[in-house]
Amino acid sequence: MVKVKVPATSANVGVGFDCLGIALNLYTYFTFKRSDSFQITGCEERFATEDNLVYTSFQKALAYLGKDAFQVHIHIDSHVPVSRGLGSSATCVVGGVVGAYALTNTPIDKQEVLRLCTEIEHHPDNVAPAIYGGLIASYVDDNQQVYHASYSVHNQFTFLACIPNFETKTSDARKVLPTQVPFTTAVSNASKLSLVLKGFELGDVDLLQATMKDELHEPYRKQLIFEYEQVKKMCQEIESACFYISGSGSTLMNVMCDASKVDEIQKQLNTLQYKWQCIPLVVDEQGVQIC
Ligand SMILES: Nc1ncnc2c1ncn2[C@@H]1O[C@H](COP(=O)(O)OP(=O)(O)OP(=O)(O)O)[C@@H](O)[C@H]1O
Ligand SMILES: N[C@@H](CCO)C(=O)O
Repeated sequence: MVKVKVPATSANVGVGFDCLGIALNLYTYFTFKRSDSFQITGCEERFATEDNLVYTSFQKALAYLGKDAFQVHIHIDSHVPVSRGLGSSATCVVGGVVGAYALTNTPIDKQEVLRLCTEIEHHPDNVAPAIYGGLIASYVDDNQQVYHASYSVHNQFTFLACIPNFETKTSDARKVLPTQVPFTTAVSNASKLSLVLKGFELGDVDLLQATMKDELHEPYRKQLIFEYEQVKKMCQEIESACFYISGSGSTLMNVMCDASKVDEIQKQLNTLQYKWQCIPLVVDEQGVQIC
């Protein structure tokens, strides 16, 4: 039997669409046990089938490793809410792939795991930090080679995940995006991305406030997130170093220096309709672990 622990991830981090993500200290635990027949427990009924992303990722990894397929009992203990922009699908992909390595006693090569997980998830920005931990930039070239680099985050920051009671499916949130943007928009976003990385490293709140202004996805996606404007305003009035849509939403991420303001923000959000729940998180530096 093996147990795999995978962190939640907040992708894009605003201006890093499809290339930046950060691992946070909220986890899903996957237990894998060889079995006579397929069995999955611990997840919602709608996911308890052979289409389950953990199971399909597990089987793909076995095939990739050249191992004969075999049946497993998978138990999922998840603290990462589904389709809320906190990388629940990436936890399943990374958990399934690493579970296959571990259960077949295959040494983990994280770069190989990253390539396989990116192939399954289609973009690297959640799976890369879920594997390596920390704030990670990533890029997939035309040959499907995945490059990644790690950036530091000043320890003064708390990532306050403001999670509503509705889902936003990534597939739906990608449909509202433009297929092309003006050249000036691309230049503007790339400029801000490089400075946001420096702002996180130095703990430079002024720099973050000036540059955390995405133009590639947030203007289109905010209409999918009920009460976006109210939540942003409430956070900014109380305490906010910067604010962005986590992944493809629906979670809104308020990055704070003063964590003592969490209760005040929660109290304000309680006046809204969509039952926003605030979870203060910090950076997970480890990435996936075999427990
Ligand atoms: N605990 C779970 N058990 C089984 N399947 C899950 C679980 N959590 C997530 N999934 C799978 O991941 C899908 C959600 O992926 P989706 O990309 O919509 O959201 P997300 O990964 O939470 O958000 P984002 O990619 O924006 O961070 C579900 O439809 C399901 O297939
Ligand atoms: N980069 C992805 C993250 C969500 O999976 C998106 O924003 O669609």
